[in-house]
Amino acid sequence: MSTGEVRNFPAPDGADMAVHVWPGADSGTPLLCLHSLFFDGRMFQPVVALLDQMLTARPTVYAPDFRGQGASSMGDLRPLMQTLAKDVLALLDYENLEQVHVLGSSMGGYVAMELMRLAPERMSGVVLSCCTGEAEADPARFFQLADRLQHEGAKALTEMLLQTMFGDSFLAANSDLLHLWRKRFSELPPSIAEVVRGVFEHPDYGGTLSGFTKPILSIGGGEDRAKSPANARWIADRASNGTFAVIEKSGHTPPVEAPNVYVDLFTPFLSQLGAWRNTSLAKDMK
Ligand SMILES: O=C(O)CC1=CCC(=O)O1
Repeated sequence: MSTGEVRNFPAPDGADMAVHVWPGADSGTPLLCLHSLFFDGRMFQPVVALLDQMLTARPTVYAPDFRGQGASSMGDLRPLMQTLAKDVLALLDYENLEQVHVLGSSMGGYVAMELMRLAPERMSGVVLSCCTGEAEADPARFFQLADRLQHEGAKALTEMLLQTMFGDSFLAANSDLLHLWRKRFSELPPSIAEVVRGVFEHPDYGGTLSGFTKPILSIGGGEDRAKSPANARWIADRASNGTFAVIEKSGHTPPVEAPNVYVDLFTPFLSQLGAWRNTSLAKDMK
């Protein structure tokens, strides 16, 4: 599976940022993929591989590493969701991307909701998975996790992180992909603690969702231990143009755990909006 080209761009404070880019032959609206906590842009590799199988040509895919994660530096600013959204806008400007379709997985979904407020005109369709639109009900629980990551290190907590981020089906399948992310989680630096704090300080997005007029598909995971399908439904209900779906056999991370079902859900949704306009969807992905 290709990790794409890694390109660099400057954040507004000068922090050095990385983005994985999979150039595509289709000149239509690019896909911007925003990753979850503990992951980086490479979490969308299985999605890109499937799009390559099912489309005669796909648009270019951009998957930035958020500040303090993957190959992006932390810079001088706290990694609050609004700051990460401004970093993403810097990427869009740097790469001359007028408008994008957005896929946001959990933390990536919070950044997408900040973008809805900051620059809705830069977004076309939005696909959110395993997010809540409400402020965190129990942020203290996550601040304790942040303290443990800072003081005990990610290696000691890796199995707990895997249990949170993945559902039973993916864990039981014991795939090479699970082992790859186990290794990457175990190597997370102590600074990941500050990213955890930034994620769980996210605000309530109810007003943002009702004011955003573009279509939103909000997906929940039937095996998600971190967020419930009811959280995903809340988003679709608040959105002025929202649709809700559940992937029963996925935990918190559908792009990694159930990429086939995830891609099958979002491609018809985005193709109605003119995505893949120079391509024909292959009839049969199997
Ligand atoms: O997955 C994320 O990006 C953030 C997250 C981890 C656990 C949770 O509840 O949200």
